[in-house]
Amino acid sequence: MPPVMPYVNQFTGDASFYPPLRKKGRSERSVTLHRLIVMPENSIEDLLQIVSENMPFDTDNLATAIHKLAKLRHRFAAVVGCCWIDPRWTMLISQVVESGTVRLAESWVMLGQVLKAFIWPMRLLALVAWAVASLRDRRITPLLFDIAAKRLAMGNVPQDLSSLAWAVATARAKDSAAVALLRQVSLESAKTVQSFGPQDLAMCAWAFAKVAMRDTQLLHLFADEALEKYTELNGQNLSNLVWSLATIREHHEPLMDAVSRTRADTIQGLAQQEFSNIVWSFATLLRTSEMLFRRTAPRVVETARDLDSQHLANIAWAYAKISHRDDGLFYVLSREAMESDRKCSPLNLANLAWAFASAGWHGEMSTRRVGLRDPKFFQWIAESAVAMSPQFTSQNCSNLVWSFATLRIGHQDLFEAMSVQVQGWLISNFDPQHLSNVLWSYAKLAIKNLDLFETTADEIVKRGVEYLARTPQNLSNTVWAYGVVVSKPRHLMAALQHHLTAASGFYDKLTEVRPLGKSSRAQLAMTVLSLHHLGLTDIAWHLFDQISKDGLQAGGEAYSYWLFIAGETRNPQREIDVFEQMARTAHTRGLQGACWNAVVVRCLTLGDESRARRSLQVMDMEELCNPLSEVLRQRLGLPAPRSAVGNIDWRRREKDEHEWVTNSLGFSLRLNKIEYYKEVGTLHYILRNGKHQDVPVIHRAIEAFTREQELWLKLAGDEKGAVLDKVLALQGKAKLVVEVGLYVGYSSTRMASQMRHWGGKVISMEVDPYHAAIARNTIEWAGLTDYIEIWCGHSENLIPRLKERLPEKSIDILFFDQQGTKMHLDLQRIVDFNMLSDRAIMVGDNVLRPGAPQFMYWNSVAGPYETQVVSLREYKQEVVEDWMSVSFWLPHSAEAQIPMTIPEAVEQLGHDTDGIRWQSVESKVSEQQWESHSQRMRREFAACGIKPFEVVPFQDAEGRSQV
Ligand SMILES: C[S@@+](CC[C@H](N)C(=O)[O-])C[C@H]1O[C@@H](n2cnc3c(N)ncnc32)[C@H](O)[C@@H]1O
Repeated sequence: MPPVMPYVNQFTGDASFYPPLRKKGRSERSVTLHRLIVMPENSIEDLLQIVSENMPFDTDNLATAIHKLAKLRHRFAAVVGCCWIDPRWTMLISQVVESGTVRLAESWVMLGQVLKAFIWPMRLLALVAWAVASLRDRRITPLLFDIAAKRLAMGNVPQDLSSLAWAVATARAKDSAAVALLRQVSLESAKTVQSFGPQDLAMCAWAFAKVAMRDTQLLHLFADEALEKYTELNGQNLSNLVWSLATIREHHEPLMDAVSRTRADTIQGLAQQEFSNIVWSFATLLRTSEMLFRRTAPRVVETARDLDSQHLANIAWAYAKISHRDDGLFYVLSREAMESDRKCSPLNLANLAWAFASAGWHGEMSTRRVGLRDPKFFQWIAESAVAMSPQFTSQNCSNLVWSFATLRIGHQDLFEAMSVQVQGWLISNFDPQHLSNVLWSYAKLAIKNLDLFETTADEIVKRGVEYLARTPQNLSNTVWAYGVVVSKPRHLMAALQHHLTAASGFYDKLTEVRPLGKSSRAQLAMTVLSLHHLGLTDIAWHLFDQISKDGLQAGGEAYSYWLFIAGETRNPQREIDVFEQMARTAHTRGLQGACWNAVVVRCLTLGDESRARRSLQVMDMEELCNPLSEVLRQRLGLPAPRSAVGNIDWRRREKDEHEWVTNSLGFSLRLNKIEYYKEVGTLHYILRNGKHQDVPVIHRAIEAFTREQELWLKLAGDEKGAVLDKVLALQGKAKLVVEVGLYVGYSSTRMASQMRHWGGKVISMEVDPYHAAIARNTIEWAGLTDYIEIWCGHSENLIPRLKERLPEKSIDILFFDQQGTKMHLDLQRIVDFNMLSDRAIMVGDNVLRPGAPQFMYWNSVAGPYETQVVSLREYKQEVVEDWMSVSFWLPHSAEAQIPMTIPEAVEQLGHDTDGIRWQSVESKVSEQQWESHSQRMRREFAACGIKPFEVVPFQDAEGRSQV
């Protein structure tokens, strides 16, 4: 996204070599004519009139008239057509050629072309070249450029070089004459760069970048020279220089470093265009400079009123791109953009929307974006975009709708207007990337525009899936979108099937770079699930078989979806295949051991003893035998293994072991080099310290792990466990508990160990396949395999299974331990399926911190529940308050008849909650930040009417927590 054209002359806004009046040696008539030509009130028509009445001119007046025309044309571009089709302009140009050039001697004739030499001074040649270039008269620019290139070789000063480069840039030409001229400029500049002034350096660099002439050597020479003369550079020179680097994506660290240290008072003196171009350039080069962006922000705020939309959008884009989140600044930019006197182009709108949707994301290594959700601003963007939808390009449209989808802001008119445009582009300008982005966005917002999906399917089939799948991401986005809206056009499905099973298709491209990176894994995962949704389950397994044949680590998300599909289709062999693949590709021996145990447990449950034996053999060969595998081995009556039986291999990740890495954007990110070390460590403790089939001892082992290792585990231990016990007691003999969030199996075993006595059971949903594998170990070790069903997958996909497999009203206790901002959605579906028993109790964990605003609003303000909360402080987080909610379902109340509605303010709070949640996943959140977040949530909850009755736990005589 280029900034507006940099200017050379601060006052006139264009090239600064306007010819002064030269009197010496000129006739009286010429001087009078000069005055007539430059009169400020002249219009283009007046000037052409002067031309037709007074020609011929001397060379100075010719150049002056041409220059003046170019300037006027520049100023009145919107109202005046092309003056160069006017015969009077042609007269001027012919005279330039006649009086300015002489035919050269025969010896200069090359390749049959008659060459001419320009006999005017270089300064006038450059001037005319710029003017003609600015008027885009391509009849003469090649000739002038050609002549200029030859003249340069005969001698020049830096200003000639920069002026001619500027002329080429103004013509926006990259024909052979323009390229030859720039080559000559480059050659000459390299010889004399030391004599360049700051203005020439900046202008020349700018001009080369403007026509995308990638002369990196020259640009580096200019940048080196600029550093030498750094103190002489003004803001405009600096901004043009960094803009040039950014435009051709070239780094010059010393110069960027110097600019990044620009003092705050210097930034105060920069013109708007200058600081805007500087931040744009830094962002384009992904060069973070916290200091520069921090220092520039107040200047932006101060001058925002005078910034045009393009600069507002560029600045927002730049801050978002380098992840410098400054909510105050974004607020000002948005409010200024909304001012009615500004003209905002589709590109500006798209960039603004993109910036707000991306603000504060954690860079290329992250897939999460929190964004600044500002419904009022997005409403304005949507309305403006609808009004100018025919002017949108497919790229602007794709960025715009992507932003709305990412922030989950729907807007019916906008999406309808854009779908009309998309239908048009489908036929004319079918860009697979933009198209797949658009489809993704519609699906993300659940906009089932089936017409659009069907027309697109026709077009994809017509052009061939290969065309769409130039990058695997286009294909995965598209398949995902069709899967979500459940649109299955037959011819598209057949074409996909063919493409996905063909050699050199999607799989080969996706796995070209091995091991798979984060993005490839995500694409694979979304494709797998979508194929299943589309009824192409066989293809999802085909991809699994390829991964497994190649021994690739597909990533947790894809494994999770395969496990989900195995569960959906009641295909336990496939489930075991997936656990086995996880075992074979896990990065640590501890995790391998846990996954192999899971394989054996499942084989035994399903009666596949021979596979269980084979798996135990592999464990023996790999020296992974552990206390659980030995119990399983004995059950099978197998002899002792050849290798020694050890504990689950575990070591704690130390602080300096890449817990935090800094990515290319300078952001701290959490990178788990030792994957799942806490969970594997818990299992190590359970199997080492916990007695087989003794649940309290197993729980004590888990508690010992957190205490001894001083690590916090996200499970409902201690006081939270006491809340679960209390809820079980209150409910009476609950037959079924549904838990969302199994983790390592603490809460599920705590509940199931009580429920087994009256024949109750737990169904626990878990999206993370490794958590599920580890929990399989815990549950088997606790002897509770028959009382806890593990459903692998995301609750969003698993909840419909409850309806399919269980009678209505069968859930007695619902324990929500997943992402708080999704709890209300899961609840709504469970209620819609009529799955809650009349005396159901619902428990929600972490509803204050990070928080579950929508869920809390519904269960304690507007919905059919009676809710209390238990105020808690967790181990290792004593300072920070959290709540666990307990809600009694009131199926016969009036509220039970109304559909769930959540006010926008509560939705907004939910969005902010996710912000801190992702920050905690990907970066650091200090205890103090958590504390102020908790307090803020309390305040905001109260403001939304969420003021539940609070209970505080206590310790009984034996020191156990009670509620
Ligand atoms: C806080 S832990 C659960 C702790 C567990 N209930 C206990 O107290 O022992 C949350 C778990 O939920 C899983 N999870 C998060 N969102 C989920 C969802 N929507 N569906 C299924 N599992 C989810 C996570 O992978 C994680 O293992």
